[in-house]
Amino acid sequence: MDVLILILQLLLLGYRVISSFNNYTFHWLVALICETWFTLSWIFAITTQWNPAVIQTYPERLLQRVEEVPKIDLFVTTADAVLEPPMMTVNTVLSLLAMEYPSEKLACYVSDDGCSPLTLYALQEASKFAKHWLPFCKNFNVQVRAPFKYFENEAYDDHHSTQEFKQQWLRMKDMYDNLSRRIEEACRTSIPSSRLEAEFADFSNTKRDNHPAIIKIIWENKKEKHSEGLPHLIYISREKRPKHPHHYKAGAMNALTKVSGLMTNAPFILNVDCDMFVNNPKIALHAMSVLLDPEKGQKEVAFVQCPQQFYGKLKNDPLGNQMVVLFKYMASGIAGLQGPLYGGTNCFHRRKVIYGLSPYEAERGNMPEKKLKKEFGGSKELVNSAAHVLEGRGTDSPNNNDINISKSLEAANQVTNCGYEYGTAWGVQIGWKYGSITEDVLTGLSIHKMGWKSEFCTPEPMAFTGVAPIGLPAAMSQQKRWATGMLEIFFNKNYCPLLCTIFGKLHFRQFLAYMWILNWGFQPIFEVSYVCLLTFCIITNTNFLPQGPAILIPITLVVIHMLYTLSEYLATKLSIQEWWNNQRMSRIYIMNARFFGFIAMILKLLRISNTVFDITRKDQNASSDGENSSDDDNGGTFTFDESSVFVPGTTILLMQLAAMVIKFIGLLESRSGNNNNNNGYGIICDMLCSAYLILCYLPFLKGIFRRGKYGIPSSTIFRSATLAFLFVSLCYTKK
Ligand SMILES: O=c1ccn([C@@H]2O[C@H](COP(=O)(O)OP(=O)(O)O[C@H]3O[C@H](CO)[C@@H](O)[C@H](O)[C@H]3O)[C@@H](O)[C@H]2O)c(=O)[nH]1
Ligand SMILES: [Mn+2]
Repeated sequence: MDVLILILQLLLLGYRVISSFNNYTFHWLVALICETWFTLSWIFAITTQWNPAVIQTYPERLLQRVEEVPKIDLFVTTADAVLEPPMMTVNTVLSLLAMEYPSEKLACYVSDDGCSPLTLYALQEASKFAKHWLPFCKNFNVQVRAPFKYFENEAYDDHHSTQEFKQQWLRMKDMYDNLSRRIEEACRTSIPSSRLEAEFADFSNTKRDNHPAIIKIIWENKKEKHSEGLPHLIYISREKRPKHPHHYKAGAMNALTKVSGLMTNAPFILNVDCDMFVNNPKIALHAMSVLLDPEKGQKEVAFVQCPQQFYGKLKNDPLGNQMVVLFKYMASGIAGLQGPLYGGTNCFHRRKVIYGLSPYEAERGNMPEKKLKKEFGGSKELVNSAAHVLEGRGTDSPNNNDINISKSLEAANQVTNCGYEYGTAWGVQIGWKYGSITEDVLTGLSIHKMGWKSEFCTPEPMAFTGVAPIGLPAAMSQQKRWATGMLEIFFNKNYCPLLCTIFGKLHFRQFLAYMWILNWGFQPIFEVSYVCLLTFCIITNTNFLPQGPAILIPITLVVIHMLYTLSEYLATKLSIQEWWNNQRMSRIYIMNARFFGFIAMILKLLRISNTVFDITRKDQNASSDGENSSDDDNGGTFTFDESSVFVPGTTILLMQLAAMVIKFIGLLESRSGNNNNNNGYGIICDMLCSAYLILCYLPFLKGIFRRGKYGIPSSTIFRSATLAFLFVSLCYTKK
């Protein structure tokens, strides 16, 4: 059916081109340009879906095959103790520490871009709790090892449970409640004063964006204490100064890479955002069975990406950000090409790839120290540890053992200085790449460009789960960031996907897949233009849709397209309501958030303002009872704020309403004898399109009449009304 849709699109384009020879108008041309882009977008989407692939992993076999599993460094990023509550980070960290993997092989590094003593305090408290939590999880084979989720779902008095389990359960629950109470109390008031002077002195006189590097070893798993079995836990807040760009998350990831390189230098890295947690404790083993596969994995696969799935799903996905269908079709489609895009979280990387090694060079023997220094910067210790990785001297080799956590503290401080990376290859050839606020897609692209593949790992139960934004403003700001980030990649001189295909080793169809996602940034211009064109035609009594029998082309196209997308939802066992919600939200995101993302990019290109990574607000509580929220009027979800991001949507809605009114008045007048040269079908189709838009923007329509957070602020309404009025007047001058 996808090809049928493509054929119809091509037919429509053909019709436009041919008919423009004798009937050329400006709006015909606009329609042609927009529809050409829609056709291209469709090609990007369907070619990506054609060869879906799923891999099966068998961790038990891995354990038979290898004598010893490799070390993994675990990275967690957090950036704001208010938007990202420390309790959430604590749960992420606990779920990582408790993974089903030898603890002496794991080390967890937490980057705090918020430079908050609360985060450090929370982690310190969590590490004490972890000493009890880890044995509990391992003894009783607990599945969900993020305690908040475990205690929410798991009853202790299951009839299978033994007396010992019940006792332990109650004890753990009590300890966890105690932990969260202490941390939440600290967040509300302050850290207990007895602790403040001693351990937290480093935080005095610091500001979020102006402070020296603060690195704390919260827990070191010394060999002699081995029996405690708690992986290393390190807190890092890299240095920040107002005049130094810190490159947002990419900068944080590189700080983690450098510090972990000094301390444990594991050959593999798992990175997780603070809003995700491990849901399948065996996931590291699953990922390793792909990465250590001697046939393909070791030679070709750079990273293993697990899907981003969410818990506390709002019923019928009113905000259209669960991306279930998208993951099912697009992600498994890309998995059949060069491999999934890097999604920024839930991903296992090879350190040597992060250090710039291509699949054609298994190792880079005897690199001159001078060259390494130029790339990795002035720290001798870091250069040594990088040489280990690049020269393929396994990191468990004797030389690597003199790496000692506490001894590396000084070097760690040096490499997290904000000037350290100047003139080096960090962010350019090595590490997480700078230049886009969607550093994830950019970094993944740079890896695919070298010729590496990636794999998608989807074990049962799902590997990770986390929170999706609650509330429209948060979802909008996320979508806006993504759109801008995608455009930044397109305009990046090293990593524009087209150049990566021509000059690099990015496969052609993988290039199309990248174009599909980069299109998030371009699509808004075409959709907004198309909507303006539609409104213009209704008001001025002209048409942009084909006349006569050719009108059947767009009608069939729309109907088949709707049926096609609907069938995908039904095949995924989702409801029609969910399908509609997602359709509607795509329109809203594209014309509002992504449109603003596009504008942010233009401002950047014009050097008027730079792009900013706005952190998404995370609401743990709101989402966990999401299942019960009423969806009849989406009252709980469609919240608005003062942001201008709601102006385009409100304007478009008002434009449609105005167009409808004008049309009806026009129809009445024509009945009473005035001339009207429009053909009947044309009117109906135009009006149907307009009605479809009004339906999409129904939440906005309700918002206009509501007050408080469920209402659109009057300043937004005023600005939109002015814009809509200007547009309508403009139409009249052209009439
Ligand atoms: O200056 C910053 C900004 C953000 N973060 C961290 O980046 C992560 C992602 O931020 P979030 O606000 O949750 O953004 P999302 O839109 O949910 O993130 C998606 O999109 C990002 C790119 O825009 C990717 O990096 C993420 O992995 C992906 O989940 C969080 O752990 C933040 O703490 C930092 O460490 N430093
Ligand atoms: Mn997130």
